[in-house]
Amino acid sequence: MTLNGKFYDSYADEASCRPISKFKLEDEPNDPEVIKNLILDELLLDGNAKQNLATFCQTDLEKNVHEIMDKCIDKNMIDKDEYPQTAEIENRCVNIIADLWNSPNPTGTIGCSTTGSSEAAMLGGLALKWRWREQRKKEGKPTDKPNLITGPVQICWHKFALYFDIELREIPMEQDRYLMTPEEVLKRVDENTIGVVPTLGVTFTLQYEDVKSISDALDQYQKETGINIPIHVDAASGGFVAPFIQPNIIWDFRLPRVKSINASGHKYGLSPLGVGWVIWREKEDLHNDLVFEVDYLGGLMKTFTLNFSRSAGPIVSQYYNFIRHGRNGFAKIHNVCVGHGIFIGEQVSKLGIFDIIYDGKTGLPGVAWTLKKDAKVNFNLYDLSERMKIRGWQVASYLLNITEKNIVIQRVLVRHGFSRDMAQLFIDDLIRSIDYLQKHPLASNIDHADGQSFHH
Ligand SMILES: Cc1ncc(COP(=O)(O)O)c(C=O)c1O
Ligand SMILES: NCCCC(=O)O
Repeated sequence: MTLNGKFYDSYADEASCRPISKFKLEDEPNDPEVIKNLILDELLLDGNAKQNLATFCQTDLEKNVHEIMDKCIDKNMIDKDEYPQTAEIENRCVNIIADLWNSPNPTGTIGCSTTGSSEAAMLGGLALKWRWREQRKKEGKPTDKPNLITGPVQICWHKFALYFDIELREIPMEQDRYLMTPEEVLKRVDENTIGVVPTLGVTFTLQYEDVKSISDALDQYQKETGINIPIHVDAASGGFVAPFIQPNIIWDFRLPRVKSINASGHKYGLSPLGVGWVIWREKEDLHNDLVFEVDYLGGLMKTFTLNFSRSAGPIVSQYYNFIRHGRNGFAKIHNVCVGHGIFIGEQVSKLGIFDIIYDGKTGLPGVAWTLKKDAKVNFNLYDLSERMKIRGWQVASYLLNITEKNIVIQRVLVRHGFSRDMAQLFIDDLIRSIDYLQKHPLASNIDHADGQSFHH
């Protein structure tokens, strides 16, 4: 709105006195300040990211990261000739991560940044497929039935299998076993298995699958059958937790059978959304066919990602975090988060109506629980999640697909930017919500079909 020909107020402007376009581009422009305010107002309807206890992703970014992201907003990380220093920084991150994961040749191996772990996982999976197919061709054997063995995996592996024509042999959860085990793997491997994918930080229960036991079992299998099956570790979350606070867990390139690993920088790598990493044990573990050379960016450049253009900001932020925190900084941050997760688990357990599925001590910082079978309550975990939103808490409740009997569990992830005070406030609100739901029984309970649960 103008007054005496000068702009004077966003909310008196005509653009804020009518709906803004939602389905087509209007003919005339609008005042940028007004539109910015209207859009930011609309975003107030989103949850508060810091109270999003369902996400694995980093939601507390310090001001220096904001400054780096802003300064890199115009840099396309794929333009390695135009921005050689950014390319160098990405390479340094690959070296740092390869060393962190104990590659035998951290400065000589190969890896790259990706949009996240989904892309990184698929690149790892493709390398497994190419390696298997080349070996089968050398042996003069058919290559039409590749399969992949996983435990209860994140949706990206189902996408990978569908997109790239791989039979996914996912080991289902059972009453007394939620994770992949060597025995269950050996039931499913054969000469067409391109690889086995243990997860370090299972999406559903936050636990680590036992990579070393699976590797040992595949070593024995190879001795008995001559079939050499590699491992790709999906360390989307655990890849930036275990090295710092659980060094005795052997899950990475210390196991020769582990040929590639993915992790999300934007989860426990403490970096802003939009960065994942995939690292191969050695350069030879990524088939040359999968590496493309492009020269239309001003110079010959290698690329082997699914995505091309991407902001350099998250990559540079990742490097900043590595240098700013160091191993001891990451360890301090994640150990504190583990402590908050264990505290929440202990307080939840004291309420007497929950069974703790994961207590926060051996996997990711967080906790997961289910309602006791004999809990005398008139709500379910979906109702509880819904009630907690009144105070801004986003707590994931979802179905665990367990053979013969599904159960609903609730999960809290603890990430940098959370405190013991916040943990206590969460518990206080959990108790308030339980009391409220007990006093005010719902006419009907929410269920999985209502779409109130979290789908990731
Ligand atoms: C085990 C696991 N793998 C892969 C992914 C996908 O990661 P991103 O969201 O970075 O693509 C996730 C996300 O939760 C995950 O937990
Ligand atoms: N892999 C990430 C799923 C979504 C999230 O944690 O926010």
